[in-house]
Amino acid sequence: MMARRRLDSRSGSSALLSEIHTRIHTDPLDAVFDMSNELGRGKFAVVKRCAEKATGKVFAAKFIKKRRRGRDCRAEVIHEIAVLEAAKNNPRVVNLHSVYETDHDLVLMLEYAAGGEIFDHCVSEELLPEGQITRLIRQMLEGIHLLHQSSVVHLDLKPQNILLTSLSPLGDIKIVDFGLARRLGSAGELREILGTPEYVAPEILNYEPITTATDLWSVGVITYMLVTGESPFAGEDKQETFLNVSQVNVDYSREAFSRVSELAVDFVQKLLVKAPEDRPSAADCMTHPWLWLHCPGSDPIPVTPRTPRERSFGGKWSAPPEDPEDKENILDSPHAKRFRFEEGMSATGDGDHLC
Ligand SMILES: Nc1ncnc2c1ncn2[C@@H]1O[C@H](COP(=O)(O)OP(=O)(O)OP(=O)(O)O)[C@@H](O)[C@H]1O
Repeated sequence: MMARRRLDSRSGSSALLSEIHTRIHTDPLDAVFDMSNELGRGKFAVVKRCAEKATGKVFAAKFIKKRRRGRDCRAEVIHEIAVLEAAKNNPRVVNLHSVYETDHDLVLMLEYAAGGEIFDHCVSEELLPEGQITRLIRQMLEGIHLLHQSSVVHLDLKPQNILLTSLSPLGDIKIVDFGLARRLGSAGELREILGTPEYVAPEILNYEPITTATDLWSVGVITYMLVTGESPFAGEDKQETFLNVSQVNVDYSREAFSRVSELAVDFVQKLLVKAPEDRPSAADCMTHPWLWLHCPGSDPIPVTPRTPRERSFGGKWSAPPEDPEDKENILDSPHAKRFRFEEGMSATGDGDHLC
């Protein structure tokens, strides 16, 4: 079982969103919902499956502690709600249905993702077929691209926070856990120490500015895990893990990548680079030929030499540049058309209909 440790959080509350539109209900929960089994838990939250008595609709109830280590953390939960509200039109982000408050918790009634964590597919003896992996990664990139367009960075993307709508057939992804997410751009540079050691990006370890590129590092780690079944930086202990991250010490051997095409190695290598400004953005990633390898009728486009314009935006906490040339390049490529198309479609999860 892989570690789920966290770095000590030194996250300041300066960058937290404080305005929400969702009404906070105070009705006794057991009058409205039938609670059932636990779906998962983190340090300060427990998630339980539940059904609304009046409608029978199933939700995932995330009980988040208002007090942590003797400190009032209500503002942090309000922030998580505000980020979910900001992402409510993002089809790859779990939907927030309603919010309840009890003596000790704020309870987020979330869309239930019945297929569990993609983490289970990273540690299983039987890894997913390459075509399914690329389909899930395209969906992840779509969700991240939309978040980044609204200047939100997730900062805690890991296989435990990417859920599936169904298991058999394999459904679509839903991104969860926006507790560490931040909005870029408003209050100058954001530097925080947070995350889980084996998934954390080098710039976080070095207390350097956070940009949208930090999430793209995580996409590299998650992809590596899905295709190899190994965590790329996990060491014997925390120190070794941090050293592996800061030296970008990754095993790209043919042995590790035996189950997938060589293009997969190229995709991961482009993301797991130390300098955030040298990582591709989510939109750039969507044009990588590996992601379209299993789509019938798709001619993989060559990976062109990278220009500064092709790199991730960020660094100045600003939204992506409104460069008409950029838009043209992103939206008018055959791949981008598919990207747009996919936004409105529900993938079947069937091996024959991966795209
Ligand atoms: N909407 C959902 N549907 C199904 N399961 C869920 C849902 N939301 C969360 N879970 C399960 O509960 C786990 C914990 O949820 P979440 O990551 O939001 O909690 P957390 O306390 O913020 O976690 P951490 O401390 O690791 O950041 C998830 O990894 C997942 O397994």
